[in-house]
Amino acid sequence: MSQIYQAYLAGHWQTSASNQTITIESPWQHQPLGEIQAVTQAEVDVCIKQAKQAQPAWAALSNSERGAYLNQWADNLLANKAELAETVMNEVGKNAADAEKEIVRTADLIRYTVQEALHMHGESVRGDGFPGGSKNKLGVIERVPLGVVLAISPFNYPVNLAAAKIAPALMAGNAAIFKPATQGAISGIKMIQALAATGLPAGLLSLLTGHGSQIGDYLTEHPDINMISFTGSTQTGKHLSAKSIMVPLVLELGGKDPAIVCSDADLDVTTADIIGGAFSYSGQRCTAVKRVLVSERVADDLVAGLKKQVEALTVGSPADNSKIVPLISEKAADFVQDLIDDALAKGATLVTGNKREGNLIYPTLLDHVTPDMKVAWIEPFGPVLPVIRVESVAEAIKLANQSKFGLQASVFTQDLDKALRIAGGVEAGTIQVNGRPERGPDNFPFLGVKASGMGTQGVHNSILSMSREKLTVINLK
Ligand SMILES: NC(=O)C1=CN([C@@H]2O[C@H](COP(=O)(O)OP(=O)(O)OC[C@H]3O[C@@H](n4cnc5c(N)ncnc54)[C@H](OP(=O)(O)O)[C@@H]3O)[C@@H](O)[C@H]2O)C=CC1
Ligand SMILES: O=C(O)[C@H](O)COP(=O)(O)O
Repeated sequence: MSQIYQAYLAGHWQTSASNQTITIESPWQHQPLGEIQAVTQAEVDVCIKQAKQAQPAWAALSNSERGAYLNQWADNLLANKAELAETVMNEVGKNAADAEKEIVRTADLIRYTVQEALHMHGESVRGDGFPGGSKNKLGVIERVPLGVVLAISPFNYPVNLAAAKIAPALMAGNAAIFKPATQGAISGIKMIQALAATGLPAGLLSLLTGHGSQIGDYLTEHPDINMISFTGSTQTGKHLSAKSIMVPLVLELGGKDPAIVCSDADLDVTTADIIGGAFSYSGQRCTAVKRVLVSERVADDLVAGLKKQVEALTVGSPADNSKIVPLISEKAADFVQDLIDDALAKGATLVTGNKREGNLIYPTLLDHVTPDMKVAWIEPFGPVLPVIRVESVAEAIKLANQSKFGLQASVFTQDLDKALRIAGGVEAGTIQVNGRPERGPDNFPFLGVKASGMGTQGVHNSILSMSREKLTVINLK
């Protein structure tokens, strides 16, 4: 019989009054891992009400007192590292080594968040800086919490991306409501067990499981939610921003990150970075390299090098640390296959790949991809890499910017002036010079522009986005 997991409702692990559960299947073991609760709207109401009540006392604690709970949480995660990593591996099919890295990175992120919050401080200002203003007006600017933060995370980093929202929310003095991705919810539950075990005040945090399509709108539109931090697809993000009214929103969404390869690039470095960037976790990363825009002058050499390395990628079971693992669902694999089929039908060259076993798609490299092909523009979230050959840097920039997305972009060249010129011309949250796109290190700002997001994450910016300035003016005699 599969294990039934309870939801964490206002400080208590509970079975939902809905009497409905959702079965979570492993995307690679193809067997049920357990059942999670489909919580009701009435339970959402109770949890948000309790969060609102618990928040002022939490905010009244000192930063160090709040930090002590979070540091204990990080310790608990590391103490349960093996079990948590195995859960992540089984539930979302991330390979064993990467699943373990996710847990360690999360503990590091939580500890860093505590340290960052301890070192952040307000400021003061005198009125005489403005014409006609008086020195006797002393403005004290403090950062105060927003209230109840709603954290919604995607499947691909079920522990890390959730903690990257919950930790800054709590350190900034907020209560938190956490809605994990359904595929990823068991990992989320185990992560919250580690947090609950710290003795966190009851009600301050709830973990609400259930399909986003059923409870998502209700959560988003709830009048007592004061801020929403969302990571997921552009489609869901847009929907959410249409539903939420006058609530601060941070959205980290999809991407179509280009790797722009100039004719003077170091092809060994470039090839290795593109392979790691495009294919780790089978391309199921928002920051994956999702297209290569390469100078025609070096395209043959680059493609030959990429082919060699793609064919050396291990394919199969996450438990064997395969680089290429089954995708999150059969539907996701159908989506990727459709992009490959469309490109091949329109004349792309299959360099290697295009083999499929159920939801396992072999790493696929396509050359001579042209702008009429879907794979030139659509985010696959899978292991397919299109190569588009360009005549000039100007053409590469133009193609990079024609995408609706703008998360990150990589530029490979040995000419730093040229790299900076290209970086200046590409519309993206981050440009990586001679490196693959990636979110970390987590103290860096992380943001997308255009359809890739709104607002900024990264530890410091997340704390800022989950708090606001409050000005007290002392009118001195
Ligand atoms: N820029 C970034 O930082 C990142 C972006 N992503 C992007 O996320 C996508 C993959 O993740 P995936 O999990 O499939 O994304 P989804 O958008 O499908 O889901 C993300 C979260 O939103 C929830 N959700 C669904 N419908 C609603 C709703 N109406 N209201 C509120 N919440 C809702 C989901 O719940 P449920 O699971 O129950 O449907 C899940 O928790 C890719 O596009 C990827 O690029 C991923 C990671 C990082
Ligand atoms: O979810 C994602 O894909 C990320 O936020 C990217 O993180 P990474 O660059 O560390 O894989």
